Amino acid sequence: MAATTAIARGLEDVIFTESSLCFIDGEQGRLYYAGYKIQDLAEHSTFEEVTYLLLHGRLPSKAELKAFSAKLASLRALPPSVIKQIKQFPRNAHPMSMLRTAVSELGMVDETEADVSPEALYEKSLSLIAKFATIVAATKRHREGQKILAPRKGLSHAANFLYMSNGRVPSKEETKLMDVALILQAEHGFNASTFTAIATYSTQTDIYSAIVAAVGALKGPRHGGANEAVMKMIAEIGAPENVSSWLAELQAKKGRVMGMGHRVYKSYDPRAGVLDKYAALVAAKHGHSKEYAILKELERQAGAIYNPKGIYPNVDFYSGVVYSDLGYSLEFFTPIFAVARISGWCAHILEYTKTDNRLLRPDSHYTGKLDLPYIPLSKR
Ligand SMILES: CC(=O)SCCNC(=O)CCNC(=O)[C@H](O)C(C)(C)COP(=O)(O)OP(=O)(O)OC[C@H]1O[C@@H](n2cnc3c(N)ncnc32)[C@H](O)[C@@H]1OP(=O)(O)O
Ligand SMILES: O=C([O-])CC(=O)C(=O)O
Repeated sequence: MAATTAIARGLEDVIFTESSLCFIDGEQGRLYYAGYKIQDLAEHSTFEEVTYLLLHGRLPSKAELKAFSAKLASLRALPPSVIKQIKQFPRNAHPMSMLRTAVSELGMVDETEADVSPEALYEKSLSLIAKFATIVAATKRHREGQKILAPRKGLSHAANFLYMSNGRVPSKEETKLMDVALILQAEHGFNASTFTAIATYSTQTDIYSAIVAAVGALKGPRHGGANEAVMKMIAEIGAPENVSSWLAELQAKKGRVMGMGHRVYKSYDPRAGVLDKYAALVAAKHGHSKEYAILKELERQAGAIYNPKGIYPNVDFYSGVVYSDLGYSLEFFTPIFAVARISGWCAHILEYTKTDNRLLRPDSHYTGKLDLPYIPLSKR
């Protein structure tokens, strides 16, 4: 491409398609799924209902939600080969790597893997959404040396995920907490992992391949992996009184505060506000939470430095405090994100197939040489 064409570094502000799934106002810190405010959905909805909203573009009736929830529940169980494979994973492998591999296996054992008809894609989407929670819970049990549990009848998606993860039926409060976390992370426009899924899917490959690619993209610490990095950062800081010296060191080495900053939000991420509220409740329940106290102090001091540059806490800043309370170690923070974001990935794939489904293929300015003489290997 000609060197005169402007480069959109990081593809910033590049609009490549239309979508009615998600509206983000990065200046005002507003987020909507299919027209509904994220705060309203977090307060009143469930993961099943939000998933229906994303896949269908509207909220379900009572009967539709019941049927949809039952359908998801019927798809939760994993094929035996996937369970067998999980049991053979090295216990210390990262659960995002386990998830990536298990999704690939799911595709391999699906005899209709390559069917990309709209009906098949919808069915495969529901199956993936249902099974992500089962896979992540199974990898948790495997890593902890515990028996892998089958899904239990009569539980919602969030409650069942907690049940399969921890081996006990969760309380109403715990289920609500998980529902909120899953709802907040279910969708966010063309973030790196969703874009990866669409770029992969645009080659007309199968949906499993696109989702494997998305899992890989979500794993990175600049994206979904930031929630795990936040917990490591908290451990490094150690105590609220160390925040100031830690920040000074970070600035000296031009480091980044994990869980802060966002490509789209140049103000407070509304999801961080909701999670802060729940993290505060969790901290209060335990009488005291050093982790939460460190985050609050970090938000205050880092805010004074970075807020003027448009860098504020994002969705990953407070989520770890909530996940820890629900019984998950830090390696599972990003997998929980994936259990939520699978709905957004599938919704975007389904939506993109309704467009002209054009192959995604950006370009670059060529800065190399041309017409170099080829010197045979023996003469180099
Ligand atoms: C679910 C999610 O994916 S939410 C994001 C999760 N990721 C994180 O929390 C990791 C920390 N944050 C970051 O790395 C960034 O804010 C990103 C990658 C998320 C988005 O940043 P971008 O829009 O691509 O901005 P970019 O990386 O170009 O940074 C712009 C400037 O802000 C600074 N900056 C951005 N984020 C931070 C941060 N968290 N701490 C300190 N400085 C930061 C950069 O150092 C850079 O400074 P410079 O211009 O002096 O070099
Ligand atoms: O939108 C983005 O760039 C990152 C993301 O996935 C989110 O914030 O949920």
